[in-house]
Amino acid sequence: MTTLHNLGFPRIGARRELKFALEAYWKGEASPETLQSLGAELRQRHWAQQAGLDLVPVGDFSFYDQVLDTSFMLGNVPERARDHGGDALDVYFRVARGRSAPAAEAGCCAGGVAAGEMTKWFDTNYHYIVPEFHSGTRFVLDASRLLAQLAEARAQGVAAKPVLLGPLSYLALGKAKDGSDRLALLPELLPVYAELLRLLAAEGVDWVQVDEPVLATDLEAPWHRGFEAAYAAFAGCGVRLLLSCYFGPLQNNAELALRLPVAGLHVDAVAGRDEVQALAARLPADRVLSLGVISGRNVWKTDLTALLDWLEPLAARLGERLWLAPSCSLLHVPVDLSIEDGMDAELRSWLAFALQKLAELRLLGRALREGRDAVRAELQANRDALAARRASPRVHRPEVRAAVAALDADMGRRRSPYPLRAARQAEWLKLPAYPTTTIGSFPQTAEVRRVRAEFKAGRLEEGAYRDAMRAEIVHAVQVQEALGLDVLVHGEAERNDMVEYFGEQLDGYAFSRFGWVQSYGSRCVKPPILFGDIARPRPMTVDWSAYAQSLTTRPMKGMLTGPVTILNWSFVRDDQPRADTCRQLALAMRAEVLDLERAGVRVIQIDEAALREGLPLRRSAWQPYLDWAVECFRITANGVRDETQVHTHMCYSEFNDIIASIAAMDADVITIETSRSDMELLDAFEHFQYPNEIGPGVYDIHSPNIPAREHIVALMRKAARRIPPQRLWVNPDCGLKTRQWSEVIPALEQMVAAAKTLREPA
Ligand SMILES: Nc1nc2c(c(=O)[nH]1)N[C@@H](CNc1ccc(C(=O)N[C@@H](CCC(=O)N[C@@H](CCC(=O)N[C@@H](CCC(=O)O)C(=O)O)C(=O)O)C(=O)O)cc1)CN2
Ligand code: MET
Ligand SMILES: [Zn+2]
Repeated sequence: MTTLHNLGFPRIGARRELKFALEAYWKGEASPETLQSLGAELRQRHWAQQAGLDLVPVGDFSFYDQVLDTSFMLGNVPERARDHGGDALDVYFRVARGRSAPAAEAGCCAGGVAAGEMTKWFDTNYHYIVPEFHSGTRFVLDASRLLAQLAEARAQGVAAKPVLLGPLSYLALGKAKDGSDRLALLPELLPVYAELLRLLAAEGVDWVQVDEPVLATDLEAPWHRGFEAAYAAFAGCGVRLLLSCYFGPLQNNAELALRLPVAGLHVDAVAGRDEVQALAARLPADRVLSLGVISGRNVWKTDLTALLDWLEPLAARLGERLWLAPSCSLLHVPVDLSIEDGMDAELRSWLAFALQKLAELRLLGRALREGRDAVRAELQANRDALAARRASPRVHRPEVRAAVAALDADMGRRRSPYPLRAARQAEWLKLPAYPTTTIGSFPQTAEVRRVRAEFKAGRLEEGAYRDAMRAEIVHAVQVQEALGLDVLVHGEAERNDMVEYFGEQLDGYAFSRFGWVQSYGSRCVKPPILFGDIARPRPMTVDWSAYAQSLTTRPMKGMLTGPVTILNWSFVRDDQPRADTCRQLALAMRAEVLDLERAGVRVIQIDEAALREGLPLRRSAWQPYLDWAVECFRITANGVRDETQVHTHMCYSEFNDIIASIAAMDADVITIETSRSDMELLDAFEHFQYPNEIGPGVYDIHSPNIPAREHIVALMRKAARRIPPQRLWVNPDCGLKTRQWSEVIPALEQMVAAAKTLREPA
């Protein structure tokens, strides 16, 4: 009989209960007990919602991040966070979020505790706290959290399967701050993992899920040897290990995975469908093969009949050794479709969120155990929904397909090369050396969000909403003029999110009310759902930007999100290649760019925050992706006149490997995140002799600390040794929407003062 299980469940709560509890706790409005009991309540509810599965994950719940939890479990807590008193929860959040210095010490780190670095989890929009290592790192087991949750689950009668992040992925995801080799720590780490596994065995645990998603990435030989050593060391620990890989196929790591002495192997049978037959054929006879057949990365209903056609022979071959699960943890999809009251019934019938995906899994299980007839009606309903989706006129627009087919390379080319454009732009922009600007958003205050919530609930008229947002724009312009910034932004107050905002206005998109997905800590996104051919019925940003420009004689940047970022941060259709979907988005955004230009907005920023982030996990897939991604950006941006200045922004800044593609975008100005790396990230631009203008971020917007003018000056002088100063801009690392005005104003004062210093003759 096929075993059904789940790899992980979203913890934020269907109504974002965890988000609100965390934020109340951080503000001092809720006690630690209140937070803990909400955590217990969510775990209990989520386990109940997974009833009917043969094994249910335990240990996947986290108050902030599962990688950070692993660091605490292994006793790998940064020195700087330890000796400040407070209870365990305080120490935990201190590493997660940092602690700001008292005001008197602002500008340096004394008294404050820097937050752990955050980076994206593989190719998702989830961010984890990077484990910190140095050559002397030692590990000490603290399994208390996991054991407590295990006891909780058992008290509830849950068939618990503890979930761990495996030792190789843990090391690979971390950083050695002293430049030492983190893999050299494996001998230190293994005894601690072995001790943990023995402890779980003593608790009577049978199966343990050990996640090793790095198996979906390119691994050098030493890492392969590390895997061999680790899993050999675990062989006698008394529990059965399910080695779990997801987010992609195993490819050249398949041999390794098949060789390791574990009891079972979970693979991503959505992204890695093609290799499953070969794996099944070569799987040692005593191993379980868990197939992740329901996508944990999108929101579409699974084609259950087609899946059964494929699974039945595998089930006949593998018998009890076949397990079924979602492809990866359900952390990356929203919780419950059934609470979506605003969505039209047709569209809803095409979708499945976490709970609905688990229902699909149970259905597959029944079909395999009892035969398809036992679930005939359900399978028919599933086929009907999919057929309706395929045939729906809402999905197909011939004129959009024709426009994409008619794309030609000229559409992606500026009229003149950069030096000529730069001269034309300088003529009217009349900017000083080291021009200052910001990345786009200003604080999304509770008041701004409240007003939008009122408007969306229908309690506020459109006119009143527009006036309130215009008042925010007036405020943003006044603040920027008073600060003396050179190129202004309107502040993005009217946007709930840089991607969802566009999704709401484009045809071919649907959006949910409660479809929240955790991005980091308590911060969530509600990715819009791209289901059909994309068209732009009307301008989306022109009124706001034109209004903002009318308030000032200084240049105002129009602010758009680029097609690649819109694609990467949406749930997108699975019935055509991503590149084709991206080209449709590019055409829609190009029309917006040209409308902005016609409305007199002559500096236009097109954010591509997720272009670098969206790189495929395997290097061999990079170039094809970069080729169409750059093509799409160029289609969007490059139809403008020479005089119009195009900016782009990217927050992830390791550009060494992809600098040629970045240059090929041909934006006049690119702003990037560099402050935390001390400008070292500019090396790529220097060595490549990047030809256009660059704004290297001069302060970290994730920290509440106010940067000191001298520090900014020093950073920019460093930058000027790498990039000709006449091509440098001065700006923060990223947008300021998560900060408060009381932090933004003094920080920008320092930045503008620094630019003035830089302009003085040396
Ligand atoms: N899509 C996306 N991905 C990204 C980023 C990004 O900006 N967008 N930035 C990077 C870091 N990730 C981030 C992700 C989320 C947030 C963030 O600030 N999220 C907000 C929600 C933003 C939002 O959609 N707000 C809506 C809805 C706000 C809301 O919760 N409203 C309440 C009611 C209003 C109230 O009284 O507060 C409700 O609906 O219940 C709005 O402003 O309209 C949050 O979790 O708090 C920031 C960074 C990488 N990935
Ligand atoms: N223009 C956007 C902002 O300032 C860019 C953000 S990149 C995540 O918020
Ligand atoms: Zn950014």
